[in-house]
Amino acid sequence: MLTVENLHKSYQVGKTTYEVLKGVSLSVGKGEFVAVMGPSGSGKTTLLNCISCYIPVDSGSIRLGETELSRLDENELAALRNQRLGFVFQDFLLLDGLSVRDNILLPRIIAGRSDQSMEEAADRLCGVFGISHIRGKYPAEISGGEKQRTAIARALINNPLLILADEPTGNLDSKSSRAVIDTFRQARSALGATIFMVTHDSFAASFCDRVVILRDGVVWRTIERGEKQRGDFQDELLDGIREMGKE
Ligand SMILES: Nc1ncnc2c1ncn2[C@@H]1O[C@H](COP(=O)(O)OP(=O)(O)OP(=O)(O)O)[C@@H](O)[C@H]1O
Repeated sequence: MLTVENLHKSYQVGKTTYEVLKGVSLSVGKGEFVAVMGPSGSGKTTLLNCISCYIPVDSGSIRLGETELSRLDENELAALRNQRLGFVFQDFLLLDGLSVRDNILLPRIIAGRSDQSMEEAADRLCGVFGISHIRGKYPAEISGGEKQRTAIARALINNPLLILADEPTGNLDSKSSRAVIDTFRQARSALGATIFMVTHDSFAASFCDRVVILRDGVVWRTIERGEKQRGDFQDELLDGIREMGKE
């Protein structure tokens, strides 16, 4: 599904070049829920932005299915972003002037795919995420949890290959964080969604199949959940992060 190989990315600030990603390799299989953790400045958002095609890479390969992203031109990248990727942001970014249903439909409208089946697809997602009764309401009239579910439904409306989430629980209390993670898990079990999430939150990460820990622009360690209980997996993640701090 997603394969990143030996990815390098640097930023030029004045005359100085800062190398941020120094050969990152990882993969995410179809239907997997994978988190990226790591200290501030380790390159997590940069990695996500490279995969999202928001910033060019210096070298290395990013493949989505059979498509090598570096070979795409601007139009093809825009189409890929609109149609094959779904995005969930920290503050969810719902448009206040649109109803819940129209917010969910927005990527399809942008992609010019406003066919007859679109309302049905939106209604089906509302059903999956328990927001059918608020379809006609506006963001100011719904709860925080309903906003989150609307944003995740919007990320899924184009039936994307991959959902990219940047700190989706970053601003939330633990109850709301849990609701976001439950919605992702539901998206995976009911719709087969593949999710790649950057997070600082070991609780959120402990629901994933695998956690990739970045340090100084490389993958320091990958920890698999396997058959572990969620709490044990979270302890292992916290131990790993502590151990990394000591090295
Ligand atoms: N546009 C940019 N120009 C120059 N340097 C940048 C730019 N964006 C990020 N950086 C630098 O690259 C490094 C990695 O940033 P990045 O945002 O990827 O880290 P992060 O792991 O997501 O951090 P955090 O957890 O704090 O969000 C940091 O040192 C940051 O200052």
